Amino acid sequence: MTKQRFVLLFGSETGQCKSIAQGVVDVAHEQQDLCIDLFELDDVDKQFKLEEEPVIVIITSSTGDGEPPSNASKFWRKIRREKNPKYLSHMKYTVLGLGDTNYSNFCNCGKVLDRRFEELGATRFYPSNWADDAVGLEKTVEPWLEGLWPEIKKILPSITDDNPILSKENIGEKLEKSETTSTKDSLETSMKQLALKECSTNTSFVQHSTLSKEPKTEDNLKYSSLIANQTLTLPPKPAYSLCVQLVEPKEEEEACKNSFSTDAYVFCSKLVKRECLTHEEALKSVMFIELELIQQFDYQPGDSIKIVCENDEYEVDMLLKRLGWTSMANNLVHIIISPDNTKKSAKLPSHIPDLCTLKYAFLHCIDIRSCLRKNILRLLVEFTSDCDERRRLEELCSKEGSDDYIKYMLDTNLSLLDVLNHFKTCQPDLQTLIEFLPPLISRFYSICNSPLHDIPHIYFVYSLFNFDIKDGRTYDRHGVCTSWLSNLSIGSNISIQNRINQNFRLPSSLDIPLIMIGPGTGVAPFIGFLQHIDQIKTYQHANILKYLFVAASREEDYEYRYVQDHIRANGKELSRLIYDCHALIYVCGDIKQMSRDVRNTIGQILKEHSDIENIDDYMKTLDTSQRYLQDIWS
Ligand SMILES: Cc1cc2nc3c(=O)[nH]c(=O)nc-3n(C[C@H](O)[C@H](O)[C@H](O)COP(=O)(O)O)c2cc1C
Repeated sequence: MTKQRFVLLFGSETGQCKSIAQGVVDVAHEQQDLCIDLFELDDVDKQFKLEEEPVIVIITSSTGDGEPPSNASKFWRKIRREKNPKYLSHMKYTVLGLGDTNYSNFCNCGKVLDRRFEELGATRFYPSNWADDAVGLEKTVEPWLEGLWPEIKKILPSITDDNPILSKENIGEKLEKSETTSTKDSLETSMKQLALKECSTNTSFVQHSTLSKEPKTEDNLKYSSLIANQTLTLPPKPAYSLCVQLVEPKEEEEACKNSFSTDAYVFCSKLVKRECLTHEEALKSVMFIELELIQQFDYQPGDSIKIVCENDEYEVDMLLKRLGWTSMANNLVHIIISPDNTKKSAKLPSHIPDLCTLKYAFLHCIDIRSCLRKNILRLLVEFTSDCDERRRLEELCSKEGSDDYIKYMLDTNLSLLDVLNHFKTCQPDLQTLIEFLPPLISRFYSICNSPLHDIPHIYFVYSLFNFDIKDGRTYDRHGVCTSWLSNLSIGSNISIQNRINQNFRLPSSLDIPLIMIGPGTGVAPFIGFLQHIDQIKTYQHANILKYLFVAASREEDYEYRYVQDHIRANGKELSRLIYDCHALIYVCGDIKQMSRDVRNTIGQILKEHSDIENIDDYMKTLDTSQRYLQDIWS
């Protein structure tokens, strides 16, 4: 028997594209009878060669200001440098871009790759598409994937022994057989261990019409009446590639457990000052942090730092307790690639050290806060004994339950522990959590000082958000990194990394007017800008900051509640600065609403006060000439 295969490439900064790509592999194997080789884009010329691949599907996000994610930059450079207009003429391709319309370069990486493939002679066999995080990725991702299967099957060549290029990867049948076996085996073992109650296991298209589905408003996560009687379309169960065990540490291991290999790009700093900048009654506390640099660390105004943070210890303890693993917290996590694994892309997780305890893995390495992806929910079904709970978990990960998933899980910021608290009979095993929960990633903060002003220190600010017990959340919490920073003792070491923000820099000439828009903590990089200019202009002194307009969104009677109000009120002068004096516009702050509103308002004032004919084109020119510069975050 022959099996059709293709290569799926992903570029991902924070894991969304990776998770979608892994989901695609699972669907391909289990529902579509196709074989996929999954690689990171930067595996080019190591794991795959573009010259040899007839069909490629790309899933990639954008980061920075429309730049490729870090595991796609080599691929990006390679493809941009290529001169031969027929280089990819043997290839059929399509691209799924992930992005966020709050950024002005929406899905730029996906769009540039899409265009470049076409320029190099490749044929798009299925329309590329762009998913928007601002409105929910799934709105685009799910229909796009559904449409992909029939189209790709039409064009895929079969792997046969007489097709040398294709048969070199002839792993189709083997892969299908052993992946299904390994998944089945590991799940069967876990199911036995857990002695689950008997429930229906027909999970692909399940109808549980006998379940009572009275809507209970107090727990919307668990009960739904709208899709209670529908047949569900479930994602396939992801295949496992790892074996994870807990072992008692030997004596010699005691000394070196939890040791991380030092990452060349991680620098050491010390927390020397923390101060609350807001008054006691403020709705949201804003904190100021000062770090002393222990190692040399080059930065410029406009850069951010990444803080390597930890999960909240109390939350980790509660989670281990809920899972019944408290007594094993100090045992070592032993991870190997499963002997049954046949996934070509299988790797040991780089975010978990070779020798660490269970507690360390949950405290430092694994993201236990972000919303559970549908592939994990799909696996949780297998570890849940109560029939109603199983059905609801199936609903939440099904195509039909997409709205509920967004409303009750994504929008409410439910964590793993929240879900386990709701679904009381769900008892996942360690292998599932280690293999499928995403890595805990460092958090970005804009640096708010200039190295010219204070070389051995870095300052930054953050808001402390409170996620209290409501909307399905089962315990009080703050953001992961902000609460960790807020509880850390003064004098503690903090690992940091630089996030160079090449697109958010002061111009070389300080004679150009600068318009800086930074609501809330968005003001941070501008303090660094002003300090920098101040140092440079020490001898000129005055006129560094010509105007300062302050908006106060929580003061009801105040005329200027939002930065847009000031932009509108000063529309004429701002238009003159932008249009006649070629001012640079810097916008920094929270992504929600602000960046789009500011951009629209600037468009409106230019329309009103200048003779620009096509404002959209003019705004695009501001982007391409790097005069509209953004540093925004979610
Ligand atoms: C620091 C940062 C910069 C981003 N820049 C852009 C951008 O320029 N254009 C865009 O469309 N999306 C941008 N995004 C949004 C991401 O592309 C989007 O959230 C995507 O779903 C992330 O996928 P990933 O987890 O696979 O990297 C940015 C996100 C972050 C955190």
